[in-house]
Amino acid sequence: MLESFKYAIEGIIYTFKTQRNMRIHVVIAFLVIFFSFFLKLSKTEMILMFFTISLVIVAEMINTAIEATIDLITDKYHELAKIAKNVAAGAVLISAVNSMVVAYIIFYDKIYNILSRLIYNNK
Ligand SMILES: Nc1ncnc2c1ncn2[C@@H]1O[C@H](COP(=O)(O)OP(=O)(O)OP(=O)(O)O)[C@@H](O)[C@H]1O
Repeated sequence: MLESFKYAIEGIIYTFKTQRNMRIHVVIAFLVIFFSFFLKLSKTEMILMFFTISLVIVAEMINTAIEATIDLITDKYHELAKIAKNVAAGAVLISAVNSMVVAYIIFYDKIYNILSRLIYNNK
């Protein structure tokens, strides 16, 4: 069990080291988690936030695994290789768009209220 845990961690580190998008996802995820502590999220909002972050990261890792598999199979142009990579990239795109929609729904009102109060208090 420890061995498979070690290999899984290796996979996460590999994706982080080699994929610029993964590094962007992780940085944004940490920023969102950090700021969410100040925004008093409900339990449901917290769950949705962690679920959304996980979805993006998992999609990016599956995309990386598919890219590596295709590159292992062929270094020549192949229509199926193109389809596989494009579909995997499409999955990442959908998860990223979903994360923006969820972030908008959860955070917009809270940030708007804080900014309104700041502006009102400074008047
Ligand atoms: N062997 C191939 N045959 C046909 N088209 C390919 C092949 N390899 C890549 N492509 C096309 O080029 C695109 C980019 O492929 P690549 O492997 O560079 O992925 P990438 O999205 O740039 O990877 P990364 O996420 O690491 O930046 C693919 O989405 C696909 O359309």
